[in-house]
Amino acid sequence: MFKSIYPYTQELIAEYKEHTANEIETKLLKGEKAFRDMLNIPLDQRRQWMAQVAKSMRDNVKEHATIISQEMGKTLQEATAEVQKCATTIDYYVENIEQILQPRIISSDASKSYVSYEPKGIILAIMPWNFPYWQVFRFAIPNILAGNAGLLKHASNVSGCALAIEKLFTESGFPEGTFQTVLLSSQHIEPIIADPRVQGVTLTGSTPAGKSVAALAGKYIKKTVLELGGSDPFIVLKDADIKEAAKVAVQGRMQNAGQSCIAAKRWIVEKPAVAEFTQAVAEILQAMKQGDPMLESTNMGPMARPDLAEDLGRQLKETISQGAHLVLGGTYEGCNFAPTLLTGVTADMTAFREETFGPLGVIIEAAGEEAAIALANETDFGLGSALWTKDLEKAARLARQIESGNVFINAMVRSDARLPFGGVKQSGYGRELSLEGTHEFLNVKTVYIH
Ligand SMILES: O=CCCC(=O)O
Repeated sequence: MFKSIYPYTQELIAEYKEHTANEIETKLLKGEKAFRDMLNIPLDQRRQWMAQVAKSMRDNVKEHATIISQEMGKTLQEATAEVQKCATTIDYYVENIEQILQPRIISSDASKSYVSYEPKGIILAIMPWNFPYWQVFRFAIPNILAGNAGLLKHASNVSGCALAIEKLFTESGFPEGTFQTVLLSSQHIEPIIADPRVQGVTLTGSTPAGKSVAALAGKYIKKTVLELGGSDPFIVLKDADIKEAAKVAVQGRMQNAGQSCIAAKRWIVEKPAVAEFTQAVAEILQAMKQGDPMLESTNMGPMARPDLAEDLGRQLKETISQGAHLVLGGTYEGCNFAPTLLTGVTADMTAFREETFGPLGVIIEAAGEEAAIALANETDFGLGSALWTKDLEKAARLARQIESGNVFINAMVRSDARLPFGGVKQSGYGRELSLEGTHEFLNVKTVYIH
């Protein structure tokens, strides 16, 4: 049984049965049929159905946001914003999909040659609990519009979200099987990856999960896109607007109770700016209210599971014992972890070396801008990064030196339907969103006419 537990109180809210092998076979049959049927359905029709998904989400935003908050603990306000972001992303793709799928004419020695972008079949999406709607929709919207079918294996603590998303697609007019949820634990995933009807696997999750899924997908020659962990640097140079940087650093770190792959996990601050930055972030953190995600007065909810809070507690304890200074917070009970600030963190400490997935802000002092970039790159991860300076020429030069899939200058890292999203190094490969993300699971077919 999969259990949905309200993280704030640890109350059991629902239980779901794992699907049987027969039920999974039925889903694969339906998915394959939906894919074949969709080949004959005009793009305009798919756009209309997708627009209906957005309408239905907007009409019932409170209901969807409540399921999210109840299952993984983010505030109702954050959950509402997540549902709205999914709907806005649908608007973007409904408007732009035709252009994204446009065949690309290439001159060669043929009388005509071009590349056409064609769907391949069922794409398996293995998704995490931290943005239980957004992570699914950013895969599902472009793929389904392009003609693939989606099969979702969601994290086991957000089964209610997974089923609500399936219902949205079914009720919006798409052929049955276009988007389905399979309730299954990870150890039973191999037969689905092996199935010839499944043509690709996208995974958002931890680096170990990415390694094991990519190994299986490799065994069966299935394309993968991996969006894995991150330990994003948030670099503040001495000429930055320090107050603004501090405000955005806290937002980037503490959103979603710090449980985001692109959270600002390492605040790397040039020495002359450290004191002002520390004071500014401490003041903001002090004013934060961690608590019941359903209350409007709460601006940070609990973490999603007690074991995650325990693990963050272990990282915090180790980092303090290695010499870092606890400025505020540091306490937790169950899933409720206080916003916490550490200073004096160095590159050999746990909170620098490991990804910290919770509300922990750490300040790392850099002797100068070159040292700051070296510290930023001293990680196995390479997902996002932020760089704060008023000198935009310097920013452009330094951005090229940062080893990450994206660099945000004087802004917080965030995903946006218009921009490709993904990482390098142990943060994975492939891209989501935008044109690049849409083409990942399509057959990039060369057509040559003599
Ligand atoms: O957890 C990573 C995804 C966060 C986002 O896309 O905004």
